[in-house]
This record gives sequence, structure tokens and C-alpha cells, in this order.
Amino acid sequence: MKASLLRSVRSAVSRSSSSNHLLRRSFGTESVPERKVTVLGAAGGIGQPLSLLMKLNPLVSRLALYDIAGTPGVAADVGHVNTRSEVTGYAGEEQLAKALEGSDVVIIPAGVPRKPGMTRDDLFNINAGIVKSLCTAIAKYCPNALVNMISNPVNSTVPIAAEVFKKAGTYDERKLFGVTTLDVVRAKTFYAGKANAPVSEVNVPVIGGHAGITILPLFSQATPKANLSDDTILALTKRTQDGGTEVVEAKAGKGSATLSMAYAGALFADACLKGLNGVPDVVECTFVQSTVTELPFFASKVKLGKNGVEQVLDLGTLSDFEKEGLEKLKPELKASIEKGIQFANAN
Ligand SMILES: NC(=O)c1ccc[n+]([C@@H]2O[C@H](COP(=O)([O-])OP(=O)(O)OC[C@H]3O[C@@H](n4cnc5c(N)ncnc54)[C@H](O)[C@@H]3O)[C@@H](O)[C@H]2O)c1
Ligand SMILES: O=C(O)C[C@H](O)C(=O)O
Repeated sequence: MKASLLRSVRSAVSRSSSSNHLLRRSFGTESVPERKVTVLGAAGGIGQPLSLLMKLNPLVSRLALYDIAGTPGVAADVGHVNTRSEVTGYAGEEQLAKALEGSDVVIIPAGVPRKPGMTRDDLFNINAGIVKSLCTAIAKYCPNALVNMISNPVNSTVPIAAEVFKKAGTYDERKLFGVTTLDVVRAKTFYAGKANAPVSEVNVPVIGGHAGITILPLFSQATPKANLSDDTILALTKRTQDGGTEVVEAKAGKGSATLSMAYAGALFADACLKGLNGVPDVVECTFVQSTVTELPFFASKVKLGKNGVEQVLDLGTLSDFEKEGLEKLKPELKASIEKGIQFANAN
């Protein structure tokens, strides 16, 4: 295990172009920077497996697990895993500052999940307040951290976070991300099945937002190329858009996606850490402040670098079906963004 950890660290370092002043910890002859990652909502359905996956990530040196309760147990459990990071659990608001101080990446899966029959927007009334208070603390205790927002409705919680940071004078649009990686994970899985392609080789960009028709997979840009019928593309698009609901219904009242989300959240946080460490050409789809459409926030391919967003990539060529989907999603996404902005400024 130790040898394989060292191998992972070495390969991460060899892909990294970090300048020497960033390199503060040595592993034999190689070095990787110290990186603190904080998970807010770490005792939850997503939080627990996500914390485990972050513990397995050799780029993390300190892992802070925060929740309103239950985190000492999760931290004791995860902390016994013999990998690089030191794990600390923090429970209750009075410990939030310590959980956040010095953090490079804050991942937020805090808040209530859907039950069958609910939309993500039905979570707004509870989750908007949770996100607002957590982001107020981030602005105070780790204003330079990259924030990975998982809490739904992402189309509104990201604009809420932006407004909170603006009010605090700490907003840096390069550092705020709505995590839409699960849409990409699903699109890849579903496409691989239909295209009969090895799933590990599949790439599918997913743009727009993270709810229903605002999730727009671009199967015309999927690789490896496959000659799929219009009906198949339509079915794949719909399944990707309804992927969350598929899980919510299958769980029948016991919550929404947690395990696949933990995987997706860990992938995205890893990409952020690689970007921070100077690894070149790290590109992920994510919901960020954007000018690729007329909407102020939009998910598209984004190049990640030492300060977070390095470049928001344009959408590339869309099929007529995707162009239609893009126009259809805009009013809903616009309304969700505005709802978040209004909430943050009214409360
Ligand atoms: N972005 C995505 O793709 C995606 C995917 C799946 C789920 N989600 C969302 O993630 C959120 C969490 O889902 P879950 O299944 O883990 O729910 P969960 O109820 O299992 O866990 C949520 C955790 O948040 C904690 N929490 C509540 N208020 C908090 C606060 N103020 N500070 C810190 N922690 C707090 C709870 O104590 C709980 O442990 C939901 O909003 C869900 O809709 C998003
Ligand atoms: O569907 C949900 O409510 C959770 C999440 O957004 C998902 O896509 O699985």
C-alpha cells in the first residue's frame, strides 16, 4: 500500500509543473504540496463515501470533516486508513472555523436530498439557508479556497455562494464551481452501453446546469464516435437528464444518489487539486460564472489551473437537436440563477 501510494504521489508530481516554493513536503526524493481539503456535510450520505475517497487521494495532506453532528465517528473511522492525509473531525458551528482555516478546497455536500416526486428546486427553501451560512464562514475563514458546490439546487446554490462572497468582498469567479461531474459520469456510462465502447475511453461533454432539461449532454461531441440513431440520442439525452430521478425513485424515499455522487465529487476535487498543483491541461465540465452564453452562470468544459478556472472553453459545434435543447434550457436556468441571487440579497 505504501509503495503504491508513493508511486501515485510520484506520478502526480511528475505530471505537475508546480514551482519549488509550493513544494513543502518530501516523499523520498519527490515532493508534493501540502493541501488541506474540507468536506462540509461529511457525515451525510454523500459526505461519508466522499470523505473516504478524499482520504485515498495522495494529493491531500489534511482532511477536515465537518457536519452539524456525527463527524468525530466518521473521522475516527476514515482516519484509520493508512494513506497520506491527517484526518480531523469537527462537529457543530463552533468548530466550523477550525475546519475551514487553511483550506485549499472546500467541498459542500451539506443539505437535504430529494424524495420521490420532488424537484431539486423543492430543496431550495432548506438548502439555500444552509449554503448561505456555510459560504459566509468560507468567506471569513478560507476566502482563497476553491469551493466545490454539490448541494442542490446547484443552479441556485452557486449564485447564492457568489452573492455571499461578493458581499464579503472575497468573490473570485475563478474559485467557485457547481459540481456537475455526475452528469458527465452518467452520460459516459449510458453512451458506452449504446455505442458498445469501452467506458474508460468514453468522453461526453455535458453543458447547461444541473436539473432536468438544463442538463444537456453533447453526444454529437462524444468520443469514440458512434453512429447512433436520432432516437437513441434522444433516449440517451433523456436518461442523462433524468439520471438523478432514476436513483431517487429506486431508493424509494431513502434519498438520492450518494455513492456515484461521492465518486463524481472525488473526481472533480482531484481535478481541482491537480490544477492548483500546476498539472497542465486539466479540463472538466463544471457550472461556473461564464460568458459562453448570455446567462451569468453556465456549465461547460473548463480548464483548471493554479488559481482555479484558467479558461472557460466554448461550446464547440452543436447538432440541431442540441441547439434546440440549449435554447429550451435557458429560461429555466435563468430563473433558477435569479432565484438564488434574489435569496442571497433579500436575506
Ligand atoms: N450536485 C450533484 O450532482 C448532487 C448529486 C447528489 C446529491 N446532491 C445534493 O447533495 C446534498 C446532500 O445529499 P446527501 O444524500 O448527502 O444528504 P444527507 O441528508 O445524507 O446528508 C446531508 C448532510 O448535510 C448535513 N448538514 C445539514 N445542515 C448542515 C450544515 N448547516 N452544515 C453542515 N452540514 C450540514 C447533514 O447533517 C447531513 O449529514 C443534497 O442537497 C442533494 O440534493 C447533489
Ligand atoms: O437527483 C438528485 O436530487 C440528486 C442529484 O442532483 C443527482 O443528479 O443525482
